[in-house]
This record gives sequence, C-alpha cells and structure tokens, in this order.
Amino acid sequence: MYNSMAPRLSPRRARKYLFVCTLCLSCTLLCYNLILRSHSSMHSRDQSSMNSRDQSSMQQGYEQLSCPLPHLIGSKKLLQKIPPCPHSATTAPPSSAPLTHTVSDIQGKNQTEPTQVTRAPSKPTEQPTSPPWNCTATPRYGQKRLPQAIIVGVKKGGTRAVLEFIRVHPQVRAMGTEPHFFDRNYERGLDWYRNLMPRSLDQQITVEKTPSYFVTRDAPRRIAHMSPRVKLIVVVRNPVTRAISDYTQTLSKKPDIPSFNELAFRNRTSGEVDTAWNAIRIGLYALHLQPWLSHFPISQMHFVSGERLITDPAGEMARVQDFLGLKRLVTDKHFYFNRTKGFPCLKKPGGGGAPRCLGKSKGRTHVQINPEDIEQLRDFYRPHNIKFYETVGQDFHWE
Ligand SMILES: Nc1ncnc2c1ncn2[C@@H]1O[C@H](COP(=O)(O)OS(=O)(=O)O)[C@@H](OP(=O)(O)O)[C@H]1O
Repeated sequence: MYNSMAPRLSPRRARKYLFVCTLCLSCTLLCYNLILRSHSSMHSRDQSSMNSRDQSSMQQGYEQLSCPLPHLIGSKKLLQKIPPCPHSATTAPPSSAPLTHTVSDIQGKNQTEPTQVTRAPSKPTEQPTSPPWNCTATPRYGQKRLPQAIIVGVKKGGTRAVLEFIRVHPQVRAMGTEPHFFDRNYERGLDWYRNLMPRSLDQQITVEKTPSYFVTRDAPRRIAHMSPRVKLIVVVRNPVTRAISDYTQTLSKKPDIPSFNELAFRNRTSGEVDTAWNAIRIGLYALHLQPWLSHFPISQMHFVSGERLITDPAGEMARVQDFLGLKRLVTDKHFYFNRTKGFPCLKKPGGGGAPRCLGKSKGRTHVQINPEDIEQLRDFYRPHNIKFYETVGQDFHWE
C-alpha cells in the first residue's frame, strides 16, 4: 500500500540524484582537507620559531637570533656544500637579458684590461662553502636591503673566510654566493641586486662579497652611486703568494695551461714580469686602489691582512667588527686551529660536532715554483707594495 503511494523515480532521474549527492560529498571533503592542512602548517611554523627562541636564549651572544641556532641546522660540515638557506634568496631570477662576463685567469694574459664578452645570463657564482650559522635567522621577517658593507676583494686573499667568519655575528646577514652585480650583472638593475639579498632586521647589516670588484674599473663609481656610505672591506695577501694561489686554482680547472713562469715573465732572461697576466696584475694593489679613492674616503675602506686572518683570525675579525660598528661577538671562542686542514676553522657554538672548515678549494697545496722566480716577483712587487702601505697607512710585511 505504502509502496504503491510513494512517488516513483525513473532510473535516469535516480542516477542524476546520485551524481549530485556524490559531488556535494566530494566538495565537502575537499574543503575539510584544505582547512586541516593550512592549520597544521601554521602549527609547524609556530613550532619552529618556538624552538629558535628557546635555543637563542640558551646561547650567549646569539640572543638576537630569531631562528634555530647553527648547531641545530644539522651535522653536515659548516663549510662544505649544503643546500643554500631557503630564505637567503641567493638564486638569481631567470632573465633573458644578455650579460657581460669578465675573462680572467689564463685568458686574461696579454690584455691590459679584462675583456668583456657577451654570454648567456648567469647566476651569481660560487656556492658558499659553508652553511652560514645564522642562515635561518629572520627567515620570514625583515626586508631585503642593499648591502651596507661589501667585501670587494681581492681574489684569493681570504674573502670567503672573512665572509663566513663575519656572518657568525647575529647582526650580520650575508649573501652566500657572489652576485657579481657591479661587474657582470650591472644592467640587471638595483632591484635585481636587492632581491638577491637575505632578509634583515633594522639592526642587522647586509653583506656580500665579490672579489673581482676590486679590479673592476667601473665598480667604485657604481658602488658609490648605489650608496656613498657603504663600507668596503678588502682582504689583501702577499701578491706573490696570491698569484701562485690564483694559478693553482686555474691549473686545477685547466691542467693544460703553460707553466707559471711562462705566464709570469715576458722574458725569462731579463726577468721582465708580464703585468698583462691577471694573476700578476691583480696583485698591483696600489694601482687598483686609486679609482676607489676617487669615490670613497680611505676611512670607509678596511684592509684585512690575509696572513693574519690565518694566524690570528679572532684579532682580524675584531678589527672587522669595529670597522662595521658591531659589538665584538665573534671572538677567539669561535675558532680553533684544524691541524689536518692547516687553517683556522669555526667551532660550533655550544661545542661538539664535526669540524667546520672552509671547503677543499680554500687552503689548497700550491704548485711548486722555482725560488728564483719567487725572488724576482718579490723584487717586482716591492715598490708597488710600499706604495700600497703608504696609501693605506699599514705595513703588511710582505717580505
Ligand atoms: N680559515 C681559512 N681556511 C681556508 N683558507 C683560508 C682561511 N683563511 C684564509 N684562507 C685563505 O683563503 C684563500 C682563498 O681566498 P678567497 O676565499 O678570497 O678565494 S676566492 O677569490 O673566493 O676564490 C686560500 O688560498 P689558498 O691557500 O691558496 O687556497 C687560503 O689561504
């Protein structure tokens, strides 16, 4: 009786109702899923910032970190390659604009000025050899700023060590790669450059290093145009050792290049030095310094001794911190001498863990050079070095 009174659905209509019901149910489930996911990711973000706060309070000298402390980052060696800090914004955005590239090293021989060639767009070069201890500091806060300090040179002087040591300071945010903005990428514009920088808080300073700036003719003017008050750091090293280091690096990439003395001397008998070879030319510090002094007062430049950086890293870094107007928080407590490496390395804050030394390309065994050639090069550089000491008011004792 009841069945006969009930409205009858045609099979087609029933299928239609079934389809609509299933669709509604799916939509409801999807919405729930989305809500739950966003809730859990917010929760995990809160969790990580809480961890960092707890750790920061435990670590003397790191009170200002709002992120996990270095020893929490992982057990990988500090100065070996690890994926870059995700918040450091060190990757270049894609661009179709052609770039100029400075031909250096062996290709620079017989050229008085570095040659400019057009090439495909490039990313900033050289991955940091270390994960910065404060690389996760202020990951989502602060803003990207143009650097207030730049390590402008010199190639093979010890620039990587200075950058890695100074970025231990909680008030320093550093770009790990070399942006090469003022030499190769200038036409990309300041916004491109700023965008590469890590975020920083108001009380932090942003630092980058590109050693080729020191020998780039246009770099001083361009940097002064960006900011006439920017602080400049130059890491200098005995130009003879620097040249051998430079040659050793080139040889490791191109084993077929001529010998060091074939490249260094125009005439072996007369001992005439080939200043067109970049490895030699970069060491003429007094010469390269002149254009900088047309744009910056010498007080705005700080010269780090590459030699003392190895024998007394804490002393050299104390002077760097003073120059940058920072409290001396990077001290001898941060360094230890690694006998296997033969260089000072960074201790992990809090102690323990794996050694944190610069990568294999820093502190390489140099190729053997004939002592007579070395003597001739010393004689060649002597007057240039003296001029450099007089200009900067510092004796680096490169004898
Ligand atoms: N702590 C520590 N560990 C390892 N290496 C150190 C350190 N401090 C200074 N140095 C010296 O840095 C030299 C490399 O200089 P740069 O970093 O300026 O090189 S580069 O221009 O960025 O390629 C590198 O040169 P080579 O010894 O010729 O490899 C080192 O002598």
